[in-house]
Amino acid sequence: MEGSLQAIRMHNIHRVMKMPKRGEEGRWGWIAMLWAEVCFGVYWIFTQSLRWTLLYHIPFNHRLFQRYGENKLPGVDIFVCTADPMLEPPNMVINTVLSVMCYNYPSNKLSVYLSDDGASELTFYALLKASIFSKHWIPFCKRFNIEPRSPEAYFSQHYCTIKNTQEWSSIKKLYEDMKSEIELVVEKGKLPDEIRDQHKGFSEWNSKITKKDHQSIVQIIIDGRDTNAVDDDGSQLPTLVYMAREKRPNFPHHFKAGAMNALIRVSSEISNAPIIVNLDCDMYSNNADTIQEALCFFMDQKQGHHIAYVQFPQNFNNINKNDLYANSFPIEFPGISGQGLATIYCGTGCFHRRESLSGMHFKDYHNNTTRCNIKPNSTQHHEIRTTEELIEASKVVSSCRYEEGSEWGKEKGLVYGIPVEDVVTGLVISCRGWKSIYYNPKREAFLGVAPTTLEVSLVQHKRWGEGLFHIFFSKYCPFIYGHRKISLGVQMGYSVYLLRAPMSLPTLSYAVLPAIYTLWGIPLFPQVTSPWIVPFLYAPLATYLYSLLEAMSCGCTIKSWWNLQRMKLFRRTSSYFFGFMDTVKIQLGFSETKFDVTDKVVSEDTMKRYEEEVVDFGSSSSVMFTIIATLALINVFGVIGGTKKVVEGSALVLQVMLCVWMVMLNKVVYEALFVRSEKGCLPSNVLLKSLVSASLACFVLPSFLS
Ligand SMILES: O=c1ccn([C@@H]2O[C@H](COP(=O)(O)OP(=O)(O)O[C@H]3O[C@H](CO)[C@@H](O)[C@H](O)[C@H]3O)[C@@H](O)[C@H]2O)c(=O)[nH]1
Ligand SMILES: [Mn+2]
Repeated sequence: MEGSLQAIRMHNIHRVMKMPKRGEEGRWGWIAMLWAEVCFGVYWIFTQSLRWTLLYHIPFNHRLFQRYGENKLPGVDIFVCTADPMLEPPNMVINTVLSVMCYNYPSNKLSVYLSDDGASELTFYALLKASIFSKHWIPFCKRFNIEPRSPEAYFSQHYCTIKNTQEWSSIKKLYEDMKSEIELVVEKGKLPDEIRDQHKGFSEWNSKITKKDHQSIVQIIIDGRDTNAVDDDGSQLPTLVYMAREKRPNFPHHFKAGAMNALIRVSSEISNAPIIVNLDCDMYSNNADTIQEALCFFMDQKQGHHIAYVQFPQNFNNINKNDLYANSFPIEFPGISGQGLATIYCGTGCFHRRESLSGMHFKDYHNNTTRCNIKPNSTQHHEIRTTEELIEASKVVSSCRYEEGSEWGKEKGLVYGIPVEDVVTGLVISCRGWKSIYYNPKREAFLGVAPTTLEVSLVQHKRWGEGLFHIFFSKYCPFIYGHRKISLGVQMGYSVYLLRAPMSLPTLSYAVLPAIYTLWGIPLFPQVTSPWIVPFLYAPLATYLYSLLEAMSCGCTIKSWWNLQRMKLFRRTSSYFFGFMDTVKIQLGFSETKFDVTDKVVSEDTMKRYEEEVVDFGSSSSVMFTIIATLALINVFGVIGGTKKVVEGSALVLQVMLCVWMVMLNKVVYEALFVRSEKGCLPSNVLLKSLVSASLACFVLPSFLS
């Protein structure tokens, strides 16, 4: 660390000392490089906060039942969010729902809520089907203690693992029949009338309902209190609720944050469990004991009462061997948790204490309750109401008007107005005096779907980059809002994420200027013979070597480290750059916050490329790709022009080396532009646009400036 600090300092001293004077060639380039290096230096110092203390936890979940017995365990409400039946197929959604209905936890204490922002009768239909299938599936899972308990995942991973092959085949057939019935209906896009007559719930849908304009729909599909709601073995089923909160064109709905807040209120009417679990619709449970593990933190006698949430990592079940799009991020979360038990809330795979999620400050909670205080059930008012009454009450609290003039989205529930509602909400909860835990168990607790094309991945990172920077700009900036509430280490740790978008600017200067100045013949770095070369070599080498070792210590392959370096470049120069521009536009009032839902459907063609680890540009002419391709071409020009100049004896060696590094990272771009021709390549209009822009930047611009 000392060495790196020293290198950063030497960098900057050299830049200032050797800066071309006013009127001399290359002064602006030097100023831009100095500015970029100062940014990198400060950012690097921030990233160190994530590496000071790494914190790991081990719960002893078998002791939980011993100590508390079943009766004293708290109720758990599980929220699953979905938004669009086309991007998030109902079959995937119900697999997640089914997996969480099967936890090794008393069913009468478990309630599962599906929020459907797509307000789709197809999703509702699928959920009805799932409720019927669950009567066979839950006892099957528990009897044979199988994992994972998402039927799709289970059947695709296993060939009959149990002794009773007949039982196995019959449950598999039941699942497959259900799946194909659902797929058939989804394909048609419309429900046949005979199905519609089967359940009164369908009467909520008429021809006027659209995704963005409809009344609140709440259906209690299984009421856990109903003594007839039992599975094949006669055991009680968990409660299962479908909710599509009211949406009207002139009311903002606040995307996922709005859905979550409606879920908090609806569930408080129906089951009001003290613990809430929050899942994206693609994140199925991969471990039936996860609830017990998470409860160990909340029910710990010393610290438990202080814990607001327990975050599990976001793992994926479709990462290819070398993690082509760098979707897994194993290193940094334990780091931020080490800085005073504050961890980042990622919006999925997270267990919350109801009070903290609803807005209570820790000190108010602490003053009102005794230690380790999770009551088995909170209020019992739901027990005396009929199912119909619960539904009516739920519709009221999930209506648009309910939030008007209220504190929801500000002081209560998830925070509105920022597309990464999760991170900002976690930050606010920490600032209210709560602690939080990051827990990464050996067997992954949840598995979701990671993007399988470059475009989807870049769009997702654009939303994150924009949302995170938006937090920095808002009143929730950790250094201001968190002043004296969270430690400096946590503030810095958050900033590493929040500042990704503006860090795109120094990265862009480093990706463009050296190549252009090479063509121009102006050195931006010291000569190879000068002693000043040492810090300029040390800083990148140390950084890359360190990150390589870090990745390898987490079990990554060298190739996946290389993929990560490439993705970092792509994200910073495209996603984060656009995220930055959009934040600025939003701040100036030219644009509104939006949430592009990540597509979770993969075509066969795409899947093949993904498995072969071929970068998929999806023949898309997105502007992001034009930027990526332009940078790639500028650096090729830099290498060609620069090598000639170096041979002629000019002092551009380091600069040309930088261009070579860029060219190596961009290999896949050249292939997609010039070699490949299938659907995953880059189309000719991207080639044309990027050729024109790169030539302008390299050959026309310099002659203008000189
Ligand atoms: O209006 C909306 C938009 C999205 N969602 C749901 O939000 C979840 C996350 O959306 P997705 O498109 O999968 O985004 P990701 O980028 O994969 O999500 C990550 O980042 C989001 C914030 O940007 C968090 O909300 C997520 O929990 C986190 O997994 C999904 O279940 C959606 O169905 C809604 O319920 N309503
Ligand atoms: Mn997702």
